[in-house]
Amino acid sequence: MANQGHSAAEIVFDRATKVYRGAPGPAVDGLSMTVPAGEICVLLGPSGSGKTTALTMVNRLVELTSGDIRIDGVSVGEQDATGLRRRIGYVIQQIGLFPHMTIEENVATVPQVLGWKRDRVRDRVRELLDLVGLPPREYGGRYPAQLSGGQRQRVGIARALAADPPVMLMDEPFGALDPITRERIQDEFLRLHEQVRKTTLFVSHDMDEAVKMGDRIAIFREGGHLVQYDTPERILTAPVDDFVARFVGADRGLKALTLRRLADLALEPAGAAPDTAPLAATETLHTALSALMASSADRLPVADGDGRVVGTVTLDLIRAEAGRPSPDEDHRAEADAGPADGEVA
Ligand SMILES: Nc1ncnc2c1ncn2[C@@H]1O[C@H](COP(=O)(O)OP(=O)(O)OP(=O)(O)O)[C@@H](O)[C@H]1O
Repeated sequence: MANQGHSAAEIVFDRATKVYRGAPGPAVDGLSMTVPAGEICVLLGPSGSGKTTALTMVNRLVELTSGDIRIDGVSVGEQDATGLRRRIGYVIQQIGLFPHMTIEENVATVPQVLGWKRDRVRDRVRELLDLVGLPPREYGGRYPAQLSGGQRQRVGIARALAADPPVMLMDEPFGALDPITRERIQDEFLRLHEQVRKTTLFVSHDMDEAVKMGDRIAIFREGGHLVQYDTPERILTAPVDDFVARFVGADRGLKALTLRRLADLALEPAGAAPDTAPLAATETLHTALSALMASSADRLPVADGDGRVVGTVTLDLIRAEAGRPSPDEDHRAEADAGPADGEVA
């Protein structure tokens, strides 16, 4: 890999295909997409649609049948598989921590294998435990059995980041956690990602998680077909076909409101609303809708950062945004949805 150190790498899937031996058809069929360096791409789709296979072709736990995957321009097939895996962080649902090793020793595994000097390993491990919210003084000497599930998952993330890999692969990393812990660790991971900006492929079953975590979402359907690869906002507001629309769910209008801000709207003129406390233009349409309902008003003033009223938001404007729009024809993914039910397994 050309790029190591504090960096991220572009990942290019180039007609990547996997046919398992004896299988009637491909698990991943001609997957082409580019994940820009530093972004989080969520792979979403029903059970068996090839998400895990697509992910594990990147670190060669599964070998490609045809096509190619390149990390910063270098084909994974040209790289020694063991070395490749050491340079790619990998986090799975049931994180496999070594039970007889302390948390510090677990996180130190890959840097030690890579032959880092002792002081450097120790500093790195402490920095990472701090970063994932487990102060090393308190947690470093514990064993995995002495942590909660959420804490173990954070150790898994720290371990995957230990050698500063340019790429992170995460396969339903928070799937086994209760909803509250899950939400917290999602937030923590996003904060962490702001700091370390690794290119991250993230498998999920959950549309809400995908919208929250993804810079882009790749939606797969049975047979390992990529149906739509787009920003969360585009997936929610312009699903490419019925399959995506049904997968996204009936409340997609509401979800879309959490992505748009008042500043993005063509507001009605200032002065058209009652003289009440204004909403900040940085608020989401979802928040604005709640405020409108709470105040039983059909319009509220909107203010800029200096508190100056710049316009008026109305219920009709928000309603129009929530209802917008239907699938657009001018889209790069061609798809034929078939009778799939879009159920999330
Ligand atoms: N080792 C294997 N040998 C043969 N077939 C496999 C193997 N692994 C997966 N498959 C098949 O490949 C297809 C895609 O599986 P994959 O695990 O990639 O899907 P997925 O979208 O990650 O599913 P899930 O959400 O249920 O984990 C499925 O039909 C599956 O049965």
